[in-house]
Amino acid sequence: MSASSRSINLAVIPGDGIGQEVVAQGLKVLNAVLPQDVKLETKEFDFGAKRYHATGETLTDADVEELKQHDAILLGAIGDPSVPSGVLERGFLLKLRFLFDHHVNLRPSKLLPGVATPLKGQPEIDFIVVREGTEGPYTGNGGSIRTGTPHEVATEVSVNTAFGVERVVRDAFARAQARPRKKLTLVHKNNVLAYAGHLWTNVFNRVAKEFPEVTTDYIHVDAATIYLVTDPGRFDVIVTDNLFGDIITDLAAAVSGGIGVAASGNINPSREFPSMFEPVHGSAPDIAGQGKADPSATVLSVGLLLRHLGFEAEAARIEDAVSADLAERGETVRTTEQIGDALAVRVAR
Ligand SMILES: NC(=O)C1=CN([C@@H]2O[C@H](COP(=O)(O)OP(=O)(O)OC[C@H]3O[C@@H](n4cnc5c(N)ncnc54)[C@H](O)[C@@H]3O)[C@@H](O)[C@H]2O)C=CC1
Ligand SMILES: CC(C)CC(=O)C(=O)O
Ligand SMILES: [Mg+2]
Repeated sequence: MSASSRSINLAVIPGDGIGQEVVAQGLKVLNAVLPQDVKLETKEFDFGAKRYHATGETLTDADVEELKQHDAILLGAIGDPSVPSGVLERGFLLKLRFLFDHHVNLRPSKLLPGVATPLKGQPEIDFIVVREGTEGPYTGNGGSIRTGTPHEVATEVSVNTAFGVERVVRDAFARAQARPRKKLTLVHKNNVLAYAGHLWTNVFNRVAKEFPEVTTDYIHVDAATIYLVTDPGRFDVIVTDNLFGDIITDLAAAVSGGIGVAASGNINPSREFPSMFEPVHGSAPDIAGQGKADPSATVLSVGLLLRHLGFEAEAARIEDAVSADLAERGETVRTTEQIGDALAVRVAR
């Protein structure tokens, strides 16, 4: 449960595609980093395309009850070309994030020394995105009429509640307050998404009054994509909605070392339900089974998981190991397993 109880009961969901490959390396590093007196119990779950084809199920009530019994969840990725788009993403991944109230989707971006970036020079990049994880346009609030005809009409309504927005905005302010630069940027599109945008802006401005040390600003999401490329150093903490957060964190990954090193946590801050840690990337069918996937994002997600459970020293060892490995690796191409092996050796030192 925590560093003081010295045991971790972990649910492991490798999932689809490269999820299988990167989670194996994440577990290897987890086993290597934990001191001998920490009892690690893992239970693997077969969610994803294989289970869906065998049973037609994505996530049952019984599965949810079983997952609830764990301290945390480690996920690889879900989604496979053999399953219609959205069935697993909605029926498993989003369902679990919503049921376990993972409203803080935490996505750090840090350009580590010696790591290649497509940006000019070696800009300072060290920010976190706090993406709302349970609302926005991802709730499945929509529908289609005259489906499949030339007169089809489809809606996908963005759900934004004052409760949901305030709790994630508060979380982001608290994180900004705890960082040296103490800066929080709201990213939205309040010039056109007026209803949702004004709710976000009003809540943000109201909560800001309680955090006078935090400097704030607002940027429209389209402009934010410019600054993430031209001036990423301007960001410290970003708070944004589910959809914008999904999109800008792939871009943030691309400028700060690549999608193969981007970690995330789906956090339930009240700890009523287990939090889930996973790489930002998906199942990457284009490279699955070839040993090409970089497991660093999953290993760094294991680091976030350990920090969440109170294993701060072990989390720091993982971050240092990935940083040293990336610096040493340079442009050399290594297999998924070779990277996992190297990281396991480093964290055990
Ligand atoms: N959290 C999750 O489980 C997520 C699942 N997905 C699902 O994954 C499937 C594929 O989605 P895509 O849009 O292609 O996104 P993706 O993130 O799987 O792949 C995008 C690109 O990044 C590369 N890439 C991804 N992870 C990498 C790694 N660790 N090392 C090196 N290269 C890596 C891929 O080869 C591909 O070129 C879809 O079914 C999608 O719905 C997508 C994102 C998140
Ligand atoms: C597959 C989506 C449901 C999720 C996604 O792309 C993400 O959380 O980054
Ligand atoms: Mg995404």
